[in-house]
Amino acid sequence: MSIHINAQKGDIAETILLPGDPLRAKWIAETFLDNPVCFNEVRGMLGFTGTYNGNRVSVMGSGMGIPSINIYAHELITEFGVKNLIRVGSAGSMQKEIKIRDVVVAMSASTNSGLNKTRFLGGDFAPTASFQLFNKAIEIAKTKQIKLKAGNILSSDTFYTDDPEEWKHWAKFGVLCVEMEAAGLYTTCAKYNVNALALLTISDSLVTGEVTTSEERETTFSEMVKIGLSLA
Ligand SMILES: O=P(O)(O)O[C@H]1O[C@H](CO)[C@@H](O)[C@H]1O
Ligand SMILES: O=c1cc[nH]c(=O)[nH]1
Repeated sequence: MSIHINAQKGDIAETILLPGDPLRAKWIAETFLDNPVCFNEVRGMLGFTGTYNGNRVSVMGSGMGIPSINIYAHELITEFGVKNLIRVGSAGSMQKEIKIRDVVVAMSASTNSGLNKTRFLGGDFAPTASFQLFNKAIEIAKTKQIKLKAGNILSSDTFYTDDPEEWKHWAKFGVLCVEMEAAGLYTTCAKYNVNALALLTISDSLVTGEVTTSEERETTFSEMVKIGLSLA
């Protein structure tokens, strides 16, 4: 049992999927897992363990933003021995060729968060995906005939920015899309030498202004989830 997760040792699998939304975690468990068992209800951050294609796997909400995912990643790694942490999230496209419902795999995660500036005494740490999980995700996507876009993404500390044009600067440097957690997850996993990957489905486009509904964000995005679960 840890401060934010009231599970027992052994309740959580070595591989866990981390959507921001705990209701997406419930939907994933109920839709894709065999014999899912709920291991956490603290703060409503639902977590489940079951099997997918015979492999033991867990799924739990991570909350929104880097501080939230860092709390859960820290406890999952240090208290429950989790080795593969895979974010499955929504993101806003910054490039016209990245369309609504496309799946993006984050090779690296830039950030406007001050977290690593403080930690690395003003230096720039480069939060990077696990090469092993990244490669495996690419192979799985090929066999499932799912097209993946791969590259650098932005983990932002703000959803509602003061300057609505701010994203264009990141876009100019080839950043594919914006979400709010991957840079934190990649950094925490690097600290403990475990594997991290972020798979993202485009829920809206900053380029065209298109959006998906919150219901769609909770209960769709199956392609990304199937890739994530196949990594177990
Ligand atoms: O859909 P999730 O996984 O929550 O991800 C995105 O959605 C939230 C903002 O609406 C942030 O957490 C952002 O990273
Ligand atoms: O953080 C996020 C998530 C989805 N869409 C955005 O524009 N930002």
